[in-house]
Amino acid sequence: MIATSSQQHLQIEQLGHSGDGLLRHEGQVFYIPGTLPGETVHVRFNGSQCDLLARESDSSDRVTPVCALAEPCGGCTLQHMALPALLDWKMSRVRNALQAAGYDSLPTPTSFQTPSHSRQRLDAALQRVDGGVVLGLHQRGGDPVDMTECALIHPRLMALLTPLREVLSGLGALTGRGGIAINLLESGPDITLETPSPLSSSDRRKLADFARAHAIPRITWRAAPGKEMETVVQWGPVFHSFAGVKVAPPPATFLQATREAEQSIVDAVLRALPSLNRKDRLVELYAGCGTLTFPLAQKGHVKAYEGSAEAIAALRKATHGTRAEGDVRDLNRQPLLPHDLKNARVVILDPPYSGAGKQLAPLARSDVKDIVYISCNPAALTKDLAPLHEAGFQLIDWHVVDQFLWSSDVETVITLSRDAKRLKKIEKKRRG
Ligand SMILES: C[S@@+](CC[C@H](N)C(=O)[O-])C[C@H]1O[C@@H](n2cnc3c(N)ncnc32)[C@H](O)[C@@H]1O
Repeated sequence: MIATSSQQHLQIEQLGHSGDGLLRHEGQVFYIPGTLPGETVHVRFNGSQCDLLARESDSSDRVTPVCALAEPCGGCTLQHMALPALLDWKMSRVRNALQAAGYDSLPTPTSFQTPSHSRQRLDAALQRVDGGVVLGLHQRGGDPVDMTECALIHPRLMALLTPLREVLSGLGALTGRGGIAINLLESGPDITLETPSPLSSSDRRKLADFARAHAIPRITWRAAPGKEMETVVQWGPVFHSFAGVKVAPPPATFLQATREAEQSIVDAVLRALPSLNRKDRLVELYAGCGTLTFPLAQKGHVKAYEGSAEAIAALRKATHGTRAEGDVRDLNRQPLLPHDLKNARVVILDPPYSGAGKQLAPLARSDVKDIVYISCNPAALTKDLAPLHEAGFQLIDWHVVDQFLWSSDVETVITLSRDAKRLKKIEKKRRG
């Protein structure tokens, strides 16, 4: 324990995993939000706490945040960092994760950073307050901050926020805290609303009028995430295309954060495939409603597995005339076993934040030679790739996608192979 109320002038060594500046003092590690590596800070230690009194120097990577809400709003923790430096840091996070899994010598990665004002998914909190409704993201450990401006979300979503607050403040069902998820689909914004009380018939009428007035084809209600969905209004078709295939996504379904990043991920996944014959079988795990499935189906026969019955129903409905099929399967409870993967030419997996869990061991034990792994969490990446490294998979390529701009999150597409012929060819090409 550090002496009560001691004050020090110290240097930030690096960024921690969540993007806060890290400093060490008397053998302990402390995190100081809003600071960057190399900056000198004047801090006060109070037991296990370390408070920033002043920043005494600025890193050359420091920039003025583009949004006035950058500090209070919990959406962007790194707007004070220049975008090229932010991308470099994210790449170093992935590099460390790969090295921790055993991949010491790595090829040079490729990367993509999404533009601002492009987020196609918004998950926000609602809070009834005197005279209206706050709609925004939670500040760290606190109340939601009203999203009166935002440099992340798509202008079509931004334009909706003021009229949304107006209609929401007239809803009797929004008595305290609630939530809202908006997916910007090709057919228009798709809204899922959560309120503490069920909607009255007057609430429904107001939402129906709002939907028509703002070209919103569907509004859905649920009591809380994971609870049953109820369509409040649907006056037009709901659709979104993946590789030209029209899918009708279920409410609040998973979408990649931005359309531009989605394309970069798709391109990297297609580049990562080994050479295929038309008859080759591709097994896709954690398929959602088909973001990767339909582009992959242009390369081979895709068998897509996904835990959400609603997502797979949407995917299946759209498969007509494509080489894709879908199955509902909880891959943690009932992972695909080595014999299920016998004829898979390549496995493509895009697991949730926690990683591939129980699916990993049977995949490593199978005869599969080529894997494309899409990760949104460097810690899970290390955990999942370590057994694949041990099972003889070499890392051919990695592509880093910064689709959650100004946050610490990072997406990666990893190409792995233990196909001796393919590896030999790649080695030959590299040597020139
Ligand atoms: C990162 S998303 C990827 C979805 C899709 N590949 C895409 O790009 O849109 C992860 C997906 O895994 C699914 N999922 C989560 N846990 C699962 C499990 N135990 N078994 C099968 N699917 C699961 C989620 O429903 C979600 O669709």
